[in-house]
Amino acid sequence: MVAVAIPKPRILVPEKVSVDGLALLSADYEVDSRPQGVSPDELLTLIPHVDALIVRSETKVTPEVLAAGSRLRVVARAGVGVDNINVEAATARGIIVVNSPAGNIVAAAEHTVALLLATARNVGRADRTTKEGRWERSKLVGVEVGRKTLGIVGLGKVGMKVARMCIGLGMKVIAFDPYANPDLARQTGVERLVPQLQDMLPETDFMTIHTPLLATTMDLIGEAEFKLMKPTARVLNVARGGVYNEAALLDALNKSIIAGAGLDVFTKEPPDADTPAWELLRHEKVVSTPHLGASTVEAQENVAVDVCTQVAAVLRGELPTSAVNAPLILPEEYRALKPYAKLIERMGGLYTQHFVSPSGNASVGAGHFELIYHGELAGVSNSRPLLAALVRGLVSPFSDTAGRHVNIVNATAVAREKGIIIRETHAHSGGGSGKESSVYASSVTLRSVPTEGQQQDGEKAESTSTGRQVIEGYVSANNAYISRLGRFSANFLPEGTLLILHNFDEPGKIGGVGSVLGRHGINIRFMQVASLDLERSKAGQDEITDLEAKQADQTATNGSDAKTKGHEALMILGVDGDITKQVTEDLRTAEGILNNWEGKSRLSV
Ligand SMILES: NC(=O)c1ccc[n+]([C@@H]2O[C@H](COP(=O)([O-])OP(=O)(O)OC[C@H]3O[C@@H](n4cnc5c(N)ncnc54)[C@H](O)[C@@H]3O)[C@@H](O)[C@H]2O)c1
Ligand SMILES: O=C(O)[C@H](O)COP(=O)(O)O
Repeated sequence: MVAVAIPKPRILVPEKVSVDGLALLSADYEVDSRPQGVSPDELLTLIPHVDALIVRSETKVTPEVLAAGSRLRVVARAGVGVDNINVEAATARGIIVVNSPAGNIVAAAEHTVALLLATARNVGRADRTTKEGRWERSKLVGVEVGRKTLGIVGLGKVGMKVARMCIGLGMKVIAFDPYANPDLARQTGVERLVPQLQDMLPETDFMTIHTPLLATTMDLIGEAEFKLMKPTARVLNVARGGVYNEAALLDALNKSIIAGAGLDVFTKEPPDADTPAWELLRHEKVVSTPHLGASTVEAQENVAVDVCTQVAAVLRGELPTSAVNAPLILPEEYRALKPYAKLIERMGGLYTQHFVSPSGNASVGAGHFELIYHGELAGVSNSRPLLAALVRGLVSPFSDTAGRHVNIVNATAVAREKGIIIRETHAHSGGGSGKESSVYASSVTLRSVPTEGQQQDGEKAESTSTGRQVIEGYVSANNAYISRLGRFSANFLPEGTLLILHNFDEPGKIGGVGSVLGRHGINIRFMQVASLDLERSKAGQDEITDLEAKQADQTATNGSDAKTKGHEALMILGVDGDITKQVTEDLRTAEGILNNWEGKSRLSV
């Protein structure tokens, strides 16, 4: 016997990320950690071979990098800001982007306070001059922060923490954040939320920014804003370079429009020579640090553990806890839906392979569908994982890569691109029409819905692959079962390779098929006969009844001596082995197999 080693998924870490997090991945994944960093060109050569990428703020994850990442399933930001990742391009490719929204809040807030006190008391210059052998006490007289006014722009997680710390230092805190919660601000001790940024500028002795860098926050503070500030004011930035216009800040310091600045972040890091940022780094009135806001042992452990746990979840096919580009779904909600997502994905795969001609046309998967949730499942409030599973199932059979990458992030975009329209129905009462599914607490019906043109032309709807078709299924003990396939009642696990043969339900057929498969060395794992469900049709239990009954009648009249031979049935076989063209040919000519099963018999689900 030959043992085949299955390669572990690969994870690239082109920055220094705490080993406490990476240790969570090393047993199950091949982790390529490069704490010294990689160049943009190196990144482009490494990315096609990895399944996950973990970065901090230095690696630029551009559309080009994402396009080269043909295996890439997740980009993790070991920190909060994702402005170095092109999230839109990742979303379009179904690549999940995760971050750690809370792991470094304390570190960033403490660093802000460190810069606040350092600017107030000239700590940077004092340290530098003493190291140079000078003792310049009179030149380094500072100001106190107690009883002074701190203006905070952006009262989010870091901003709120800074507010608490600075209130503790005896400061009066006012803030500007159009989206802040006024009650929470009041409870924290923030004296006032100002309606406009300009309102607080003349009042502040210190101003600190804690917004993300967005189109709306770029250059938020420029020449006009600095002119409204006190000449004694000092400004801080531990958020993102670019929120203060760097040229305007340099000018305001040079002309003593304001008194000083504490800066951790810059528009380009490290700044290019002879740019305003480069001059700010060297300025007498500036205390600067090289983007150290999150650089504490504790914060790095937090963010690394946070994102490595999420990377492992995504690579296992689960949802992460804080995806930047996926709709929020609670872990318990997701756990409950997982078996149904598997069922619906298989129903989609079965639909495409059984009902749609695999002749290779580009619109495979396209169509209008109704997905009906019965019983308890009808109460589902966040059905995105179920919709994503259906799209994945519908497109996967004839697409090696596109289908594999359909997930909760890009399902809507893929559906739009492929022409798939899904209507959901929450049918609170009862199960599906299949005998088995009605017994279970929850079941699902997938039904193709004729488009307008097809509805006007009933004949056409019957004869094309996009006519009304139905598949029903249910979950029992975490296993997905199909309880109805078109006009036939069934009860089978849609797993592995299936052969579905359309035959007459009469003695001898099983033996004939068994001997064909035996001759070709194909092992039969299970076999069952799915019988025609004419009862349901006669009872008129759903809208497809007439069409199905008509189809059944037609087969009975047209299909050679069908009336004398008995009812049609589906023979469903789970098989192991290579279903070659010769196998299908031999099965086609086996006696009693109806000739309209061609191309619908080999399924991989
Ligand atoms: N220097 C570092 O190492 C470091 C560390 C951690 C966080 N950060 C940065 O700090 C910033 C804040 O992080 P956070 O976790 O507090 O984010 P957050 O999302 O919790 O808070 C941001 C706040 O900004 C507000 N805001 C958005 N646009 C605004 C505008 N135009 N005017 C006023 N307020 C506006 C939002 O309403 C929100 O309350 C981010 O840019 C993050 O990347 C830097
Ligand atoms: O957004 C963040 O989390 C901070 O800017 C930290 O960035 P870093 O991981 O590069 O230190």
